[in-house]
Amino acid sequence: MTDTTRLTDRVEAALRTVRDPAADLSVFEAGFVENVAVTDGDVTLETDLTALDEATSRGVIEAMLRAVDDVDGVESVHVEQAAPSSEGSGGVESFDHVVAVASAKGGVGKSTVATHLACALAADAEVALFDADIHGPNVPTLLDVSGPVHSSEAGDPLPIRRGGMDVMSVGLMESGAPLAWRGAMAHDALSDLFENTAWRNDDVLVVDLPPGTGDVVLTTLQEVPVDGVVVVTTPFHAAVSDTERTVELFRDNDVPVLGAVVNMAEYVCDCCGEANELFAEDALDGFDAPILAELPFTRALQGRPEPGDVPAVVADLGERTRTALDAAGEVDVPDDAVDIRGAAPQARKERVRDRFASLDAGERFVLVSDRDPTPVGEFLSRVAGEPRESFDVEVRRATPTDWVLEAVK
Ligand SMILES: Nc1ncnc2c1ncn2[C@@H]1O[C@H](COP(=O)(O)OP(=O)(O)OP(=O)(O)O)[C@@H](O)[C@H]1O
Repeated sequence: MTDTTRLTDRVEAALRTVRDPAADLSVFEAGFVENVAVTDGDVTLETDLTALDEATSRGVIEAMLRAVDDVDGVESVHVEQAAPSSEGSGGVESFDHVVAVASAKGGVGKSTVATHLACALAADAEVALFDADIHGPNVPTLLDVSGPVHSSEAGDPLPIRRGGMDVMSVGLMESGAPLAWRGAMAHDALSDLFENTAWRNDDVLVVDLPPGTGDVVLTTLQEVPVDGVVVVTTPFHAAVSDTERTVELFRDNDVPVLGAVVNMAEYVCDCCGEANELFAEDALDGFDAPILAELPFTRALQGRPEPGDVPAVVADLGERTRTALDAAGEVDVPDDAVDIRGAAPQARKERVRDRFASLDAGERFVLVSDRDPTPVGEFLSRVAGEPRESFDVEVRRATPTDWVLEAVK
Protein backbone atom coordinates (compact mmCIF):
# COMPACT_ATOMS: atom_id res chain seq x y z
CA MET A 1 0.00 0.00 0.00
CA THR A 2 1.49 3.39 -0.99
CA ASP A 3 1.71 6.33 1.37
CA THR A 4 -0.93 8.19 -0.65
CA THR A 5 -3.35 5.25 -0.44
CA ARG A 6 -2.82 5.08 3.30
CA LEU A 7 -3.36 8.82 3.65
CA THR A 8 -6.52 8.64 1.50
CA ASP A 9 -7.85 5.87 3.75
CA ARG A 10 -7.15 7.92 6.87
CA VAL A 11 -8.79 11.01 5.32
CA GLU A 12 -11.86 8.97 4.35
CA ALA A 13 -12.05 7.46 7.84
CA ALA A 14 -11.90 10.95 9.35
CA LEU A 15 -14.62 12.14 6.98
CA ARG A 16 -16.86 9.24 7.96
CA THR A 17 -17.07 10.73 11.44
CA VAL A 18 -18.77 13.84 10.02
CA ARG A 19 -22.53 13.32 9.95
CA ASP A 20 -25.40 14.76 7.98
CA PRO A 21 -27.12 16.95 10.64
CA ALA A 22 -30.55 16.06 9.20
CA ALA A 23 -30.09 12.27 9.20
CA ASP A 24 -27.85 9.80 10.99
CA LEU A 25 -25.65 9.25 7.94
CA SER A 26 -22.00 9.87 7.24
CA VAL A 27 -21.17 12.52 4.64
CA PHE A 28 -20.44 9.67 2.19
CA GLU A 29 -23.77 7.91 2.82
CA ALA A 30 -25.57 11.24 2.48
CA GLY A 31 -23.90 11.74 -0.93
CA PHE A 32 -22.14 14.95 0.16
CA VAL A 33 -18.64 13.79 -0.88
CA GLU A 34 -18.18 13.08 -4.58
CA ASN A 35 -14.44 12.61 -4.62
CA VAL A 36 -11.39 12.76 -2.35
CA ALA A 37 -8.18 13.68 -4.18
CA VAL A 38 -4.90 13.41 -2.30
CA THR A 39 -1.59 14.62 -3.71
CA ASP A 40 1.29 14.44 -1.25
CA GLY A 41 -0.22 16.03 1.84
CA ASP A 42 -2.72 18.19 -0.07
CA VAL A 43 -6.34 17.06 0.06
CA THR A 44 -9.15 18.27 -2.20
CA LEU A 45 -12.71 17.29 -1.36
CA GLU A 46 -15.22 17.51 -4.20
CA THR A 47 -18.60 17.89 -2.58
CA ASP A 48 -22.24 18.23 -3.48
CA LEU A 49 -24.04 20.01 -0.63
CA THR A 50 -26.76 21.48 -2.81
CA ALA A 51 -29.49 19.67 -0.85
CA LEU A 52 -28.59 21.70 2.26
CA ASP A 53 -29.40 25.30 3.13
CA GLU A 54 -26.48 27.73 3.26
CA ALA A 55 -25.95 27.68 7.05
CA THR A 56 -26.07 23.87 7.30
CA SER A 57 -23.82 23.49 4.28
CA ARG A 58 -21.26 25.85 5.84
CA GLY A 59 -21.41 23.85 9.11
CA VAL A 60 -20.77 20.58 7.27
CA ILE A 61 -17.88 22.09 5.30
CA GLU A 62 -16.27 23.39 8.50
CA ALA A 63 -16.69 20.00 10.21
CA MET A 64 -15.10 18.21 7.21
CA LEU A 65 -12.21 20.69 7.10
CA ARG A 66 -11.57 20.21 10.83
CA ALA A 67 -11.76 16.42 10.59
CA VAL A 68 -9.34 16.21 7.65
CA ASP A 69 -7.01 18.85 9.03
CA ASP A 70 -6.47 16.71 12.14
CA VAL A 71 -5.32 13.69 10.09
CA ASP A 72 -1.66 12.95 10.47
CA GLY A 73 0.17 13.71 7.20
CA VAL A 74 -2.36 16.25 5.86
CA GLU A 75 -0.71 19.54 5.03
CA SER A 76 -3.66 21.36 3.49
CA VAL A 77 -7.29 20.69 2.71
CA HIS A 78 -9.56 22.38 0.25
CA VAL A 79 -13.26 21.94 -0.55
CA GLU A 80 -14.74 22.29 -4.02
CA GLN A 81 -18.48 22.58 -4.16
CA ALA A 82 -20.74 21.40 -7.00
CA ALA A 83 -23.07 23.95 -8.56
CA PRO A 84 -26.59 24.06 -7.07
CA SER A 85 -28.88 21.38 -8.46
CA SER A 86 -30.94 24.01 -10.29
CA GLU A 87 -27.96 24.21 -12.65
CA GLY A 88 -27.58 20.46 -12.94
CA SER A 89 -28.97 18.11 -15.53
CA GLY A 90 -32.61 17.42 -16.31
CA GLY A 91 -35.58 19.79 -16.73
CA VAL A 92 -34.81 23.23 -18.03
CA GLU A 93 -31.14 22.79 -17.05
CA SER A 94 -30.56 20.28 -19.82
CA PHE A 95 -30.55 23.06 -22.44
CA ASP A 96 -27.31 24.56 -23.72
CA HIS A 97 -28.98 27.96 -23.94
CA VAL A 98 -32.11 29.56 -22.53
CA VAL A 99 -33.39 32.75 -24.15
CA ALA A 100 -36.31 34.66 -22.65
CA VAL A 101 -38.50 36.99 -24.68
CA ALA A 102 -39.97 39.90 -22.71
CA SER A 103 -41.78 43.18 -23.25
CA ALA A 104 -42.56 46.19 -21.08
CA LYS A 105 -46.22 46.13 -22.11
CA GLY A 106 -48.71 43.66 -23.60
CA GLY A 107 -49.75 43.54 -27.24
CA VAL A 108 -46.43 44.59 -28.81
CA GLY A 109 -45.90 41.23 -30.51
CA LYS A 110 -43.87 39.40 -27.86
CA SER A 111 -45.49 35.99 -28.50
CA THR A 112 -45.22 36.51 -32.27
CA VAL A 113 -41.50 37.22 -31.88
CA ALA A 114 -40.91 34.34 -29.42
CA THR A 115 -42.63 31.86 -31.75
CA HIS A 116 -40.86 33.06 -34.88
CA LEU A 117 -37.52 33.22 -33.05
CA ALA A 118 -37.90 29.60 -31.87
CA CYS A 119 -38.82 28.49 -35.40
CA ALA A 120 -35.89 30.45 -36.91
CA LEU A 121 -33.43 28.89 -34.45
CA ALA A 122 -34.90 25.44 -35.21
CA ALA A 123 -33.33 25.64 -38.70
CA ASP A 124 -30.07 24.37 -37.26
CA ALA A 125 -30.65 23.45 -33.62
CA GLU A 126 -32.86 21.29 -31.42
CA VAL A 127 -35.21 23.94 -30.09
CA ALA A 128 -38.01 24.01 -27.53
CA LEU A 129 -40.52 26.76 -26.82
CA PHE A 130 -41.97 27.39 -23.38
CA ASP A 131 -44.96 29.69 -23.14
CA ALA A 132 -44.81 31.12 -19.61
CA ASP A 133 -47.25 33.94 -20.33
CA ILE A 134 -49.74 33.17 -17.58
CA HIS A 135 -51.86 36.20 -18.50
CA GLY A 136 -52.34 35.27 -22.15
CA PRO A 137 -50.78 31.99 -23.26
CA ASN A 138 -51.07 32.52 -27.03
CA VAL A 139 -48.39 30.14 -28.25
CA PRO A 140 -50.74 27.13 -28.69
CA THR A 141 -52.93 29.25 -31.01
CA LEU A 142 -49.98 30.78 -32.87
CA LEU A 143 -48.52 27.33 -33.56
CA ASP A 144 -51.82 25.48 -33.74
CA VAL A 145 -51.00 22.96 -31.04
CA SER A 146 -53.41 21.65 -28.45
CA GLY A 147 -53.55 19.25 -25.51
CA PRO A 148 -54.05 16.94 -23.84
CA VAL A 149 -50.58 16.94 -22.32
CA HIS A 150 -49.47 13.35 -21.73
CA SER A 151 -47.08 12.18 -19.05
CA SER A 152 -43.70 10.55 -19.47
CA GLU A 153 -43.06 7.18 -17.83
CA ALA A 154 -41.75 9.08 -14.83
CA GLY A 155 -45.05 10.99 -14.62
CA ASP A 156 -43.66 14.31 -15.92
CA PRO A 157 -45.56 16.43 -18.47
CA LEU A 158 -44.46 15.75 -22.06
CA PRO A 159 -44.30 18.74 -24.40
CA ILE A 160 -46.35 18.70 -27.59
CA ARG A 161 -44.22 18.11 -30.71
CA ARG A 162 -44.59 20.47 -33.64
CA GLY A 163 -42.34 19.83 -36.65
CA GLY A 164 -39.59 18.41 -34.43
CA MET A 165 -39.88 21.28 -31.91
CA ASP A 166 -40.99 20.73 -28.29
CA VAL A 167 -43.74 23.11 -27.22
CA MET A 168 -45.04 23.55 -23.69
CA SER A 169 -47.46 26.22 -22.56
CA VAL A 170 -49.24 27.09 -19.35
CA GLY A 171 -52.21 27.32 -21.73
CA LEU A 172 -51.95 23.59 -22.47
CA MET A 173 -52.22 22.80 -18.77
CA GLU A 174 -55.44 24.70 -18.10
CA SER A 175 -58.75 22.91 -18.47
CA GLY A 176 -60.67 25.48 -20.48
CA ALA A 177 -61.12 28.01 -17.67
CA PRO A 178 -59.09 31.24 -17.90
CA LEU A 179 -56.00 31.20 -15.76
CA ALA A 180 -56.30 33.29 -12.63
CA TRP A 181 -52.83 32.54 -11.33
CA ARG A 182 -51.45 35.16 -9.03
CA GLY A 183 -48.28 35.76 -7.04
CA ALA A 184 -46.88 32.75 -5.23
CA MET A 185 -49.28 30.27 -6.86
CA ALA A 186 -48.33 31.38 -10.37
CA HIS A 187 -44.68 31.30 -9.45
CA ASP A 188 -44.87 27.79 -7.96
CA ALA A 189 -46.87 26.41 -10.87
CA LEU A 190 -44.42 27.90 -13.38
CA SER A 191 -41.39 26.65 -11.44
CA ASP A 192 -42.91 23.15 -11.40
CA LEU A 193 -43.45 23.19 -15.15
CA PHE A 194 -39.94 24.55 -15.81
CA GLU A 195 -38.44 21.97 -13.52
CA ASN A 196 -40.46 18.92 -14.55
CA THR A 197 -41.31 19.16 -18.24
CA ALA A 198 -39.76 16.14 -19.98
CA TRP A 199 -38.06 18.04 -22.81
CA ARG A 200 -36.68 15.94 -25.66
CA ASN A 201 -34.78 18.76 -27.36
CA ASP A 202 -31.84 20.26 -25.57
CA ASP A 203 -30.03 22.92 -27.60
CA VAL A 204 -32.02 26.11 -27.09
CA LEU A 205 -35.10 26.85 -24.99
CA VAL A 206 -37.03 29.99 -25.91
CA VAL A 207 -39.27 31.28 -23.09
CA ASP A 208 -42.20 33.57 -23.82
CA LEU A 209 -42.54 35.57 -20.57
CA PRO A 210 -45.65 37.40 -19.36
CA PRO A 211 -45.60 41.11 -20.36
CA GLY A 212 -44.19 43.64 -17.89
CA THR A 213 -41.69 43.20 -15.09
CA GLY A 214 -43.85 41.75 -12.32
CA ASP A 215 -42.73 39.30 -9.65
CA VAL A 216 -43.29 36.24 -11.83
CA VAL A 217 -41.04 37.64 -14.55
CA LEU A 218 -38.22 38.66 -12.23
CA THR A 219 -38.22 35.48 -10.15
CA THR A 220 -38.37 33.33 -13.28
CA LEU A 221 -35.41 35.18 -14.76
CA GLN A 222 -33.43 34.74 -11.56
CA GLU A 223 -34.30 31.09 -10.95
CA VAL A 224 -34.02 29.74 -14.46
CA PRO A 225 -30.46 29.90 -15.82
CA VAL A 226 -31.34 32.37 -18.58
CA ASP A 227 -28.45 33.26 -20.87
CA GLY A 228 -30.15 36.41 -21.97
CA VAL A 229 -33.37 38.18 -22.69
CA VAL A 230 -34.68 39.60 -25.96
CA VAL A 231 -36.99 42.58 -25.39
CA VAL A 232 -39.73 43.39 -27.85
CA THR A 233 -40.93 46.94 -28.37
CA THR A 234 -42.76 49.06 -30.88
CA PRO A 235 -40.86 52.18 -32.05
CA PHE A 236 -43.31 54.49 -30.28
CA HIS A 237 -41.79 57.07 -27.87
CA ALA A 238 -43.72 55.91 -24.78
CA ALA A 239 -43.16 52.21 -25.57
CA VAL A 240 -39.42 52.79 -26.08
CA SER A 241 -39.01 54.64 -22.78
CA ASP A 242 -40.91 51.82 -20.96
CA THR A 243 -38.62 49.33 -22.69
CA GLU A 244 -35.53 51.30 -21.64
CA ARG A 245 -36.65 51.04 -17.99
CA THR A 246 -37.30 47.31 -18.46
CA VAL A 247 -33.79 46.82 -19.90
CA GLU A 248 -32.31 48.69 -16.91
CA LEU A 249 -34.30 46.58 -14.46
CA PHE A 250 -33.12 43.33 -16.07
CA ARG A 251 -29.53 44.50 -15.97
CA ASP A 252 -29.89 45.55 -12.31
CA ASN A 253 -31.07 41.99 -11.64
CA ASP A 254 -28.05 40.48 -13.44
CA VAL A 255 -30.09 39.33 -16.44
CA PRO A 256 -28.04 39.91 -19.62
CA VAL A 257 -29.99 41.72 -22.33
CA LEU A 258 -29.17 40.23 -25.73
CA GLY A 259 -30.94 43.00 -27.61
CA ALA A 260 -34.24 44.38 -28.75
CA VAL A 261 -36.65 43.51 -31.53
CA VAL A 262 -38.41 46.58 -32.84
CA ASN A 263 -41.76 45.33 -34.03
CA MET A 264 -44.25 46.97 -36.39
CA ALA A 265 -41.64 49.51 -37.40
CA GLU A 266 -43.17 50.10 -40.84
CA TYR A 267 -45.98 48.99 -43.04
CA VAL A 268 -45.38 47.91 -46.62
CA CYS A 269 -48.43 48.60 -48.77
CA ASP A 270 -49.78 45.40 -50.39
CA CYS A 271 -50.84 47.31 -53.52
CA CYS A 272 -47.95 49.64 -54.34
CA GLY A 273 -45.15 48.13 -52.20
CA GLU A 274 -44.35 51.50 -50.63
CA ALA A 275 -42.90 51.33 -47.08
CA ASN A 276 -44.45 53.69 -44.50
CA GLU A 277 -42.97 54.37 -41.08
CA LEU A 278 -45.67 53.69 -38.50
CA PHE A 279 -44.07 55.66 -35.66
CA ALA A 280 -41.67 58.57 -35.20
CA GLU A 281 -38.30 57.98 -36.85
CA ASP A 282 -36.33 59.32 -33.88
CA ALA A 283 -38.12 57.12 -31.29
CA LEU A 284 -35.08 54.85 -30.89
CA ASP A 285 -32.48 57.63 -30.59
CA GLY A 286 -30.28 56.91 -27.59
CA PHE A 287 -31.80 53.47 -26.95
CA ASP A 288 -29.14 51.55 -25.04
CA ALA A 289 -29.35 47.94 -26.32
CA PRO A 290 -28.39 46.33 -29.62
CA ILE A 291 -31.22 46.12 -32.14
CA LEU A 292 -31.52 42.47 -33.23
CA ALA A 293 -34.23 43.08 -35.82
CA GLU A 294 -36.68 45.69 -37.06
CA LEU A 295 -39.82 43.89 -38.20
CA PRO A 296 -42.43 45.43 -40.46
CA PHE A 297 -46.15 45.16 -39.87
CA THR A 298 -46.93 42.37 -42.30
CA ARG A 299 -49.43 39.60 -42.76
CA ALA A 300 -46.47 37.23 -43.18
CA LEU A 301 -45.96 37.48 -39.41
CA GLN A 302 -49.61 36.74 -38.68
CA GLY A 303 -49.36 33.28 -40.18
CA ARG A 304 -48.20 30.06 -38.57
CA PRO A 305 -44.43 29.69 -38.72
CA GLU A 306 -42.93 26.23 -39.24
CA PRO A 307 -39.92 25.12 -37.20
CA GLY A 308 -36.94 25.73 -39.48
CA ASP A 309 -39.00 27.67 -42.00
CA VAL A 310 -39.87 31.28 -41.19
CA PRO A 311 -40.83 34.32 -43.30
CA ALA A 312 -37.84 36.10 -44.84
CA VAL A 313 -38.34 39.18 -42.61
CA VAL A 314 -37.40 37.20 -39.47
CA ALA A 315 -34.75 34.96 -41.02
CA ASP A 316 -31.89 37.12 -39.62
CA LEU A 317 -33.33 37.23 -36.12
CA GLY A 318 -32.26 33.65 -35.36
CA GLU A 319 -28.71 34.28 -36.58
CA ARG A 320 -28.31 37.56 -34.67
CA THR A 321 -29.73 36.08 -31.48
CA ARG A 322 -27.28 33.17 -31.78
CA THR A 323 -24.36 35.59 -32.13
CA ALA A 324 -25.56 37.63 -29.14
CA LEU A 325 -25.96 34.40 -27.13
CA ASP A 326 -22.40 33.32 -27.91
CA ALA A 327 -21.08 36.73 -26.84
CA ALA A 328 -23.16 36.67 -23.62
CA GLY A 329 -21.68 33.27 -22.78
CA GLU A 330 -18.18 34.69 -22.55
CA VAL A 331 -16.94 36.16 -19.31
CA ASP A 332 -14.86 39.27 -19.44
CA VAL A 333 -11.86 37.93 -17.50
CA PRO A 334 -9.86 40.80 -15.92
CA ASP A 335 -6.07 40.67 -16.58
CA ASP A 336 -5.28 40.11 -12.91
CA ALA A 337 -7.78 37.26 -12.47
CA VAL A 338 -6.91 33.66 -11.63
CA ASP A 339 -8.83 31.58 -14.17
CA ILE A 340 -9.30 28.01 -12.90
CA ARG A 341 -11.95 26.92 -15.39
CA GLY A 342 -11.23 23.44 -16.69
CA ALA A 343 -8.24 22.93 -14.37
CA ALA A 344 -7.78 19.76 -12.28
CA PRO A 345 -8.74 20.04 -8.57
CA GLN A 346 -5.16 20.12 -7.32
CA ALA A 347 -4.05 22.72 -9.89
CA ARG A 348 -7.07 24.89 -9.05
CA LYS A 349 -6.16 24.93 -5.41
CA GLU A 350 -2.49 25.65 -6.06
CA ARG A 351 -3.24 28.55 -8.37
CA VAL A 352 -5.62 30.11 -5.85
CA ARG A 353 -3.19 29.62 -2.98
CA ASP A 354 -0.14 30.93 -4.87
CA ARG A 355 -1.86 34.06 -6.12
CA PHE A 356 -3.53 34.88 -2.83
CA ALA A 357 -0.34 34.29 -0.86
CA SER A 358 1.58 36.62 -3.22
CA LEU A 359 -0.79 39.56 -2.61
CA ASP A 360 -0.16 42.34 -0.11
CA ALA A 361 -2.84 43.30 2.39
CA GLY A 362 -5.50 45.46 0.74
CA GLU A 363 -4.84 44.07 -2.78
CA ARG A 364 -7.70 42.71 -4.89
CA PHE A 365 -8.05 38.99 -5.65
CA VAL A 366 -10.25 37.93 -8.59
CA LEU A 367 -11.09 34.34 -9.40
CA VAL A 368 -12.98 32.96 -12.42
CA SER A 369 -14.34 29.44 -11.93
CA ASP A 370 -16.65 26.94 -13.60
CA ARG A 371 -17.91 25.82 -10.19
CA ASP A 372 -19.59 27.89 -7.48
CA PRO A 373 -16.46 29.22 -5.70
CA THR A 374 -18.24 30.15 -2.43
CA PRO A 375 -16.18 27.64 -0.36
CA VAL A 376 -12.98 29.30 -1.65
CA GLY A 377 -13.67 32.03 0.95
CA GLU A 378 -12.84 29.47 3.68
CA PHE A 379 -9.70 28.43 1.82
CA LEU A 380 -8.50 32.03 1.51
CA SER A 381 -8.92 32.58 5.24
CA ARG A 382 -6.82 29.48 5.88
CA VAL A 383 -4.11 30.60 3.45
CA ALA A 384 -3.96 34.01 5.13
CA GLY A 385 -4.35 32.59 8.65
CA GLU A 386 -7.14 35.10 9.29
CA PRO A 387 -10.74 34.42 10.33
CA ARG A 388 -13.20 34.06 7.46
CA GLU A 389 -15.14 37.17 8.62
CA SER A 390 -12.14 39.42 8.01
CA PHE A 391 -12.47 38.96 4.21
CA ASP A 392 -14.96 40.78 2.13
CA VAL A 393 -15.70 38.02 -0.40
CA GLU A 394 -18.20 38.56 -3.18
CA VAL A 395 -19.34 35.79 -5.53
CA ARG A 396 -21.42 36.44 -8.64
CA ARG A 397 -22.53 34.18 -11.42
CA ALA A 398 -21.30 35.81 -14.63
CA THR A 399 -22.88 33.31 -17.04
CA PRO A 400 -24.90 30.15 -16.40
CA THR A 401 -21.60 28.24 -16.19
CA ASP A 402 -19.07 30.79 -14.93
CA TRP A 403 -18.64 32.39 -11.52
CA VAL A 404 -16.46 35.32 -10.48
CA LEU A 405 -15.18 35.67 -6.91
CA GLU A 406 -13.70 38.94 -5.73
CA ALA A 407 -11.98 39.44 -2.42
CA VAL A 408 -9.69 42.00 -0.83
CA LYS A 409 -6.80 40.53 1.12
N1 LIG B 1 -45.05 42.47 -37.11
C1 LIG B 1 -46.34 42.15 -37.10
N2 LIG B 1 -47.07 42.25 -38.21
C2 LIG B 1 -48.38 41.97 -38.22
N3 LIG B 1 -49.06 41.57 -37.13
C3 LIG B 1 -48.38 41.45 -35.98
C4 LIG B 1 -46.99 41.70 -35.90
N4 LIG B 1 -46.60 41.49 -34.63
C5 LIG B 1 -47.68 41.10 -33.95
N5 LIG B 1 -48.77 41.08 -34.73
C6 LIG B 1 -50.11 40.74 -34.37
O1 LIG B 1 -50.44 41.51 -33.20
C7 LIG B 1 -51.23 40.76 -32.29
C8 LIG B 1 -50.57 40.74 -30.93
O2 LIG B 1 -49.35 40.00 -31.05
P1 LIG B 1 -48.81 39.06 -29.90
O3 LIG B 1 -49.90 38.17 -29.39
O4 LIG B 1 -47.58 38.46 -30.42
O5 LIG B 1 -48.47 40.15 -28.82
P2 LIG B 1 -47.99 39.98 -27.33
O6 LIG B 1 -47.11 41.12 -27.04
O7 LIG B 1 -47.45 38.63 -27.10
O8 LIG B 1 -49.34 40.13 -26.57
P3 LIG B 1 -49.71 39.69 -25.08
O9 LIG B 1 -49.70 40.94 -24.32
O10 LIG B 1 -51.09 39.11 -25.23
O11 LIG B 1 -48.71 38.72 -24.61
C9 LIG B 1 -51.39 39.38 -32.91
O12 LIG B 1 -52.63 39.33 -33.56
C10 LIG B 1 -50.26 39.30 -33.95
O13 LIG B 1 -50.58 38.49 -35.07
